[in-house]
Amino acid sequence: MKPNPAGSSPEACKAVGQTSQHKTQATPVQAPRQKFLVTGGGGYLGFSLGSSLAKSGSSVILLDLRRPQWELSPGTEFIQADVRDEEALLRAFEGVDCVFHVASHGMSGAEKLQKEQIESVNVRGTKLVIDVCVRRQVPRLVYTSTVNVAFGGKPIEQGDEDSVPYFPLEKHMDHYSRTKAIADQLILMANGTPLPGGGTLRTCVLRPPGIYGPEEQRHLPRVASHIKKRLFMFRFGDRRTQMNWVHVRNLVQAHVLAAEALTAAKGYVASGQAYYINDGESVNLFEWMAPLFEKLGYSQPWIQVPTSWVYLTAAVMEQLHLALRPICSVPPLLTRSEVSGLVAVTHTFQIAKARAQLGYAPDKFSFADAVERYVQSTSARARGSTARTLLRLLLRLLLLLGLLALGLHLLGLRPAVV
Ligand SMILES: NC(=O)c1ccc[n+]([C@@H]2O[C@H](COP(=O)([O-])OP(=O)(O)OC[C@H]3O[C@@H](n4cnc5c(N)ncnc54)[C@H](O)[C@@H]3O)[C@@H](O)[C@H]2O)c1
Repeated sequence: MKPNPAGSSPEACKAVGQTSQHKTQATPVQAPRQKFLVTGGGGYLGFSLGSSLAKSGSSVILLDLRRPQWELSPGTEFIQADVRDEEALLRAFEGVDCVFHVASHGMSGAEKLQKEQIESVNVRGTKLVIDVCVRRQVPRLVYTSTVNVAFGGKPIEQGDEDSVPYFPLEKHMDHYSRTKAIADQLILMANGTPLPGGGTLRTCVLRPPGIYGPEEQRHLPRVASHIKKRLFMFRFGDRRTQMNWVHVRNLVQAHVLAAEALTAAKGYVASGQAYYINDGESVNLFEWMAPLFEKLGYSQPWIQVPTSWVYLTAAVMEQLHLALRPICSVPPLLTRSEVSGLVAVTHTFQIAKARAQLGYAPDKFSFADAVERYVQSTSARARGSTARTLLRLLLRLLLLLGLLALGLHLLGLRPAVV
């Protein structure tokens, strides 16, 4: 088990701390301890969010198919369950004040091509989460969506929640984006559903771009391994192409604020609303990734190739992956939607609405710091494995010498040195 990566984030805790302080000022009687449930709480964002909430004194359930790889913070409980398992959700949602629905499937790499699994987790799972929130009288539900609900490969510059519509569902290049867009709409449509026994379900959605931060597991290790295999010698796309990123601590801050903005104390301002959330900066992917090449000791991609070539190669790799899947796993280097989504087309979004309505104020972080942490942890692992290899060699040598000495002893011979 690794120590908790981002849950101890001073920024994330600050966001929680600030808001609870505000609550104390508004109500002199101490508010009852809140109970939160985070689906996908074993993953990077879910775990960071849960840990941050627990540090502010709330009780937190992390619900996920897989165990988190980090140590649980005091105040958090882990439930191993599937968001498609009705019985498990009914048990877990009992007495919960707010659900953060973070779990999802099919975001990147080979996962992106598992259509049925993506559909059932992202759509059926979301429907069930909404349904169980209602049946268990959970009054608040915050959904972690994605910018992909609006971005489908056509340029978007400084888009906002009102001017950029959902990308047509049938035109999405990948099933992940399509199913996230369906889930995003289902969540917003559920806003205002009456709860049995009184009260109303309030919902909102947050739409982040790519997430980065210390110990991020999805993008950084994958790109680093491609760089080490020298698969990133080529650069493509226009140098002016821009996109946003969000540091995990800023995204945690936004989730905490969104949950608060679904309460009466905040006038239910986020009720039925969508928010784009990012660091408030637009960057070119290859320039942004420069510290990764630098710290890994590799030169920047210098051979410029047409995007159409890369797109075609991605299409061939996807087909190869699908054709060979019954025999062996050949993960595609990049999928077509990653080619256009990540690199080739500008897609940037404003965060003015989140700033104004939620009080979201992103802190400044650098990708280079996340890379530094990654390089340190991988070189520590590499040092550990070199030490283990040496130890194994030494033990084998000692065993061999022992056997030799025993053989000589049995033959009645004595080594000359003894
Ligand atoms: N990582 C990014 O760059 C990015 C970008 C935009 C949006 N998002 C959204 O943010 C959220 C969190 O992303 P992350 O980077 O932390 O991903 P992650 O893969 O680390 O976490 C997702 C978690 O969901 C869990 N999960 C999947 N299927 C499940 C099921 N059936 N039941 C219960 N748990 C299940 C997984 O086990 C995993 O732990 C997702 O909703 C994703 O769509 C992520």
